[in-house]
Amino acid sequence: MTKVLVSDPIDQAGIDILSQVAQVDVRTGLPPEELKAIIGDYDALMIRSGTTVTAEIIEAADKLRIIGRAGVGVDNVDVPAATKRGVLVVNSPEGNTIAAAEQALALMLALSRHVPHAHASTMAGGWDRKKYVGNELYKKKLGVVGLGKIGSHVARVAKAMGMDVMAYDPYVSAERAQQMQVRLLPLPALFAEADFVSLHLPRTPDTENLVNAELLKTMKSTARIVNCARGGIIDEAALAEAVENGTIGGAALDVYAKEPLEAGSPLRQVKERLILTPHLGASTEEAQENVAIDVAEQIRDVLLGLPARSAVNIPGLNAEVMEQLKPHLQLAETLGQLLSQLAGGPISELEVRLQGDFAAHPAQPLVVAALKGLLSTALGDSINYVNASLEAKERGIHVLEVKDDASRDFAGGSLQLSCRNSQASHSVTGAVFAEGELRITTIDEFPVNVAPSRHMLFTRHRDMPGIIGQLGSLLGEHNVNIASMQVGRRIVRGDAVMVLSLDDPIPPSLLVSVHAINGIQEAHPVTL
Ligand SMILES: NC(=O)C1=CN([C@@H]2O[C@H](COP(=O)(O)OP(=O)(O)OC[C@H]3O[C@@H](n4cnc5c(N)ncnc54)[C@H](O)[C@@H]3O)[C@@H](O)[C@H]2O)C=CC1
Ligand SMILES: O=C(O)CCC(=O)C(=O)O
Repeated sequence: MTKVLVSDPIDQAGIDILSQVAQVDVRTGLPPEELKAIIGDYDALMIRSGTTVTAEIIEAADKLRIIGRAGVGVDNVDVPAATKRGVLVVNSPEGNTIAAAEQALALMLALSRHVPHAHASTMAGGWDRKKYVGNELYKKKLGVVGLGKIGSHVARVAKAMGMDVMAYDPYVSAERAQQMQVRLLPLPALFAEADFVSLHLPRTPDTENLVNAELLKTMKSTARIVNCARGGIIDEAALAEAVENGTIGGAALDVYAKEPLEAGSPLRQVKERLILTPHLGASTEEAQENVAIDVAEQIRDVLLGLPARSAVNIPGLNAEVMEQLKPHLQLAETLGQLLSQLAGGPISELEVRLQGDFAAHPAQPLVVAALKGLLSTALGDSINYVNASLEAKERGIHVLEVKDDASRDFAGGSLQLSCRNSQASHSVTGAVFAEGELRITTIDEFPVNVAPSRHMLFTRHRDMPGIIGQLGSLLGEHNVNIASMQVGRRIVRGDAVMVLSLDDPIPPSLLVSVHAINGIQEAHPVTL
């Protein structure tokens, strides 16, 4: 029975989808040691930001195929450890965009009009209209840091409210900023000019403590800063001090370096001009339904053997690409399997050559598929699209990808894999014919035309009378049935290859006899 563990509160719509294909256990608030103890029973894990999936938990997850993060940030998942173990990580990149953007806008408005403090004062019996005079957003300068999905929505709404919007995002082009009518500025200039700064970038080693005491000092004393992105991007102690001392006008935070926010955090000591919310950016009914459906559908699909649309650890291999390239990926994988069995040992270099019309396809998914096939001979089922590149790197396989669109061998082009190791080099070429049929078209540069089959035998031999007959008789004597046979040669009575498709595998003892046939130089049984 396929089993899914849901370890954070998830909208019922997601649970209903998962229940179509699996037994779903909802167990929220599990301590890490308990999660580690039970994770071995599960094929899939669905989380929000409450569960931290460490390398230790992934190590204990013997059956786990997929981790689904119902949200954007996957910083609570050890993605490299999941990749190494071949566990797919998926998220919902867009399901909570609007919710998070609206939270940032709500906090900007609440800050500039002192909403929480005025409310608390009124509830406590006060009527203080003078103390809580605020500011308008209209005509103020907003600096958006991170002009991605959420930052762009904040920018759009802010413009509609009459704000002058600037942005800092080193990965956004001038054309895109121009389209959005946003001025791109360097970070120091943005902080110096802004009346409001709103952060919408990921937490990475580069962005940790990006907003530190030094940068805060460059802000106007009336400026306010909002962080609905990730904790750790702002130095919390420095921010508490800057708000307390009046270095800046105020701050609002939804996210913290350590969550839940520690009882002793200096932020909890600041009494005025600071608003804290407990990571509520994605907490709208709409967003929770969106992300739950988005991620549950992906988990369901992966458990049914279908591709996921938002995989975090196999970039470039989304569902659309997988579907379009299905036979081409299958060809790359088959050629990889074939090549590793021809090489018969460790490979130090793999060249993936996309020829003719094949060169129009994206190379990266085909390289991953070729590596999966290549490594599956040694690693079996533990190798998949998620960990193939990493495993190849760890084994020191140097991968070269070449696009040669001038080559015109077949209508749809062809794919050639070549490998080298200390002893020899081999190459195989294949093509996808009409109706998605796969063909092996060359072996070590010898032309053939063979449909791949489960059991095959490849030989290198001298092209001389009697050799084919002897091999046929030998296999017949051992009750190995030949389904088809192909011979490829470049010159008469020179070197040649033979490809036999067999109904049965070749026993090792028979292979010794095949090698003993006069004229046979190499014989490689292949199982696909
Ligand atoms: N508070 C909450 O509940 C939520 C928080 N988030 C967080 O919001 C953040 C933004 O999410 P999205 O807009 O969906 O992501 P996104 O990937 O669409 O946008 C992120 C942007 O940050 C930019 N960026 C990366 N490094 C940068 C740097 N050093 N300086 C400036 N910009 C940089 C990228 O180029 C990109 O344009 C993420 O950290 C996400 O985890 C997302 C949803 C809810
Ligand atoms: O699941 C949540 O509520 C947190 C959402 C979030 O931070 C994200 O999607 O990155």
